[in-house]
Amino acid sequence: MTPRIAVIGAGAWGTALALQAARAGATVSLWARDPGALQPDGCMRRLPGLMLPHKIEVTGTLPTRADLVLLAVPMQQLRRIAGQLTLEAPLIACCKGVESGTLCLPGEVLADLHPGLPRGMLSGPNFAGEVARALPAASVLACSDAALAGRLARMLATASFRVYAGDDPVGVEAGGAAKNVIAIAAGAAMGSGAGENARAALITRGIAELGRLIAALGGKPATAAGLSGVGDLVLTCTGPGSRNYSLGVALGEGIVLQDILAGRSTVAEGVETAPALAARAASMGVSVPIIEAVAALLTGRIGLAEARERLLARPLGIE
Ligand SMILES: NC(=O)c1ccc[n+]([C@@H]2O[C@H](COP(=O)([O-])OP(=O)(O)OC[C@H]3O[C@@H](n4cnc5c(N)ncnc54)[C@H](O)[C@@H]3O)[C@@H](O)[C@H]2O)c1
Ligand SMILES: O=P(O)(O)OC[C@H](O)CO
Repeated sequence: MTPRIAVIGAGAWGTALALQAARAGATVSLWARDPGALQPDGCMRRLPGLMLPHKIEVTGTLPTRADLVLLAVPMQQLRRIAGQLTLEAPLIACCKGVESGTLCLPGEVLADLHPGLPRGMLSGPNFAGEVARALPAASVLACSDAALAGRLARMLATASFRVYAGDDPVGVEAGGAAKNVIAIAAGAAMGSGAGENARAALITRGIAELGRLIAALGGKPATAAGLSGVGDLVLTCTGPGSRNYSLGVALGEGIVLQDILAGRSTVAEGVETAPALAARAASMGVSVPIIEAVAALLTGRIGLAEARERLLARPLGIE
């Protein structure tokens, strides 16, 4: 039977996932908060130039039936929007971040709201525009039930979009959150002229921070080496198309955060996630100096020079 996939959130990623799900043969609905998201030319506002096939239903009504729900809303909106769902289906978070205030990862938000429903996370090195255009890409869909992850991954996969199944959702969620923060650091290094060596060091030590976070959260540290860890860190810390990296570059060039944000309508998850992830790490006694430095920089507690100084002055350890 043809699976029904409901995508919640019609930003760039929700739109790309709807296109991908349709390509994989599913019946697809795409929930948009704003009816103007579907433009008169048949393209979605966040992915101009890509016509949505008619078989994707764009709707302002949340789904009541589906075989799989993909939640592609901004992290800080996940609780409010997922809380309105009444259907019974596996809920897969596709947003990358940590909730401010509660310090919850996406799966923890979903567990609070819908404790009886299967849940998981889809994440990987995936720029929406490339996935939407069916350029080759890979991602991981992780659930604590590996067999379920495999079934859901097959619903979404095509020859151009390889969806691996994973059994470490918390490790995948931590990777999605951390890479956005490390990408801001990498961008700031490049924007301030610190150079390629500095960026490579930040990526590598960022992976070390992610491994410690995953272990403390009860996940599998090896997940840090996978698509949702190294894969997404490399993409986001080097791809000029990354919102988080480019925000870091602008900070490195001396532009004030408020001015950067005022010129954007898209979400850079690292901005709100950095302080939340730093606080979550502190609550578990995990050392995450790069994430802490980015949080302190974004919240105005230190400037760029002090952030750099702090990281370079740390005691030399054993790798
Ligand atoms: N864009 C990508 O390449 C990409 C890839 C993988 C994962 N993601 C993740 O997907 C999530 C969504 O990002 P995106 O790029 O699709 O977003 P986007 O920047 O394209 O658009 C933001 C979306 O958020 C919605 N929105 C804004 N304020 C809202 C509110 N108050 N309530 C409800 N909805 C609101 C907007 O309507 C829009 O649909 C993020 O967590 C992001 O990290 C994005
Ligand atoms: O543009 P960014 O920084 O939000 O990154 C988009 C995706 O998460 C890359 O995998």
